[in-house]
Amino acid sequence: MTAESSSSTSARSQTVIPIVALDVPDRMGAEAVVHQLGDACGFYKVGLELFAAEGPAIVAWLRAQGKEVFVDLKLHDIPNTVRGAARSVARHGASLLTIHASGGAEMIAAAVAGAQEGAPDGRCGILGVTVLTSTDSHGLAAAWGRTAPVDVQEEVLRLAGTVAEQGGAGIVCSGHEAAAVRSAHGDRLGLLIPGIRLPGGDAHDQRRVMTPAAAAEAGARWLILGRAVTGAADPVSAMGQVHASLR
Ligand SMILES: O=c1ccn([C@@H]2O[C@H](COP(=O)(O)O)[C@@H](O)[C@H]2O)c(=O)[nH]1
Repeated sequence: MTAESSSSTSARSQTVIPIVALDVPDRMGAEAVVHQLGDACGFYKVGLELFAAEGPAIVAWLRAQGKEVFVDLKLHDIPNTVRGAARSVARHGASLLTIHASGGAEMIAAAVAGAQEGAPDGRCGILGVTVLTSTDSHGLAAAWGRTAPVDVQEEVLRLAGTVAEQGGAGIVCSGHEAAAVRSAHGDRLGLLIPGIRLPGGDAHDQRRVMTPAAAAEAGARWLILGRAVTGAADPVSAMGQVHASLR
């Protein structure tokens, strides 16, 4: 799918928040991005690479800069372990934390309970990752050992239903499924959309990509900007393009 293809259903009734992914090896790399973007970005994603290198201290540093933090650890373990991890991440001041929705209802409920224990004011929302944007119907079929392609939207909707039932704040999906999830769940689930590319941008290892404007139109609440911004020749200008396209 191309970044230009868009949803036919307009669901744009909310402010869309861009989050820049700090997919860098260490704090020095993170500081460089945050200082370069300045006020152009108020919300950052700390993923596996940076969290594994720097731990919770990087979340504390971002909070001290006045930034909101999405901790993208995509937890998937037994309910008791996930509950403890979610509690710890929420205590560090994260606003959003991911778990794999395929971990099942009990695991999702445990994550929601852990986040609530760590941040009793309900500040840390649990997002269920549905089908990674780096895969498609063939990739999903291969992973499941099927010969026929699997319907990605059907799987996203199935997992979204479980996340909603267990009190998750939202899901992670591509822009291509966003309108269908909005139709099924309305504002009840916030949609966080990765795989965002500026028009004509390289998809890299992503399979289900979309432009910021199309994803916003399809119903995104949060957009993840990774290489489209941090890998651009001029990240400040790329971020400016994102803001302009969301206006
Ligand atoms: O389905 C998913 C879930 C998470 N991600 C994360 O978003 C960014 C995307 O980076 P790009 O450079 O814009 O491709 C990355 O941190 C992933 O871990 C995702 O891409 N897809």
